[in-house]
Amino acid sequence: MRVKICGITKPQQGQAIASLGATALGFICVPTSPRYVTTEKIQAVIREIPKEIDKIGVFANLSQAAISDIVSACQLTGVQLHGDESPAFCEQLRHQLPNVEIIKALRIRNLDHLKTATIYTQYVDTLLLDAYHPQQLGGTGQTLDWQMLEEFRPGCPWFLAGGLTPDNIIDALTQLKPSGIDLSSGVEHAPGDKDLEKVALLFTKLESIC
Ligand SMILES: O=C(O)c1ccccc1N[C@@H]1O[C@H](COP(=O)(O)O)[C@@H](O)[C@H]1O
Repeated sequence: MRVKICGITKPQQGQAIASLGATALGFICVPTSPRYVTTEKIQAVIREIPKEIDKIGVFANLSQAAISDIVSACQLTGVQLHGDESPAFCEQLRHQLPNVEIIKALRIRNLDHLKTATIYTQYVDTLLLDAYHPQQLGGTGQTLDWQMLEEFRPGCPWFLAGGLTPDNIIDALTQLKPSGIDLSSGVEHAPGDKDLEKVALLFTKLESIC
């Protein structure tokens, strides 16, 4: 299973988290976020991590040209679209960035909203389900209603996100079988400052259920 740790801002923490077992690191390219990182900071982290780790930029309602510039400057392997990007936007971006994983994040409000996820499956590589928050785009620490996701079979790989922690990860994965998990605030001291003990505990818990 893929394990993405998001909101990396420090090269040493990125390196340590990759060594602990993360398969992907996420970089918040949303200027209003407390976890926002500049292109230069992303480059500094990427210099310290192995090639095989997926490097995902998180964007919200940014233009395709601006996303492409950051992808190419940082050599990102994937983009996570966390705003209100339409299926058409995802399709166009996929054509523009054919070798880059396109992940569409959906902040799920209810079961009806969850059904709209399937509209995206033909235009993206991967879906990511996060909890809805009226004021914040992400990194809220709020969990989804996992029961609502029990029948979720989108026809493409998907990440479970939203309020995952070392304490609730076993419950989540007992109930659901996503292709990957994505954690941010559940493994940090403060926004953008990851807690390596919590990350290590996460991987110990994951080993116990594999
Ligand atoms: O983390 C942020 O600050 C952020 C800002 C804007 C868009 C997305 C953001 N983070 C994403 O939110 C989810 C869930 O985070 P959490 O585990 O609940 O803290 C995750 O996919 C992050 O990539």
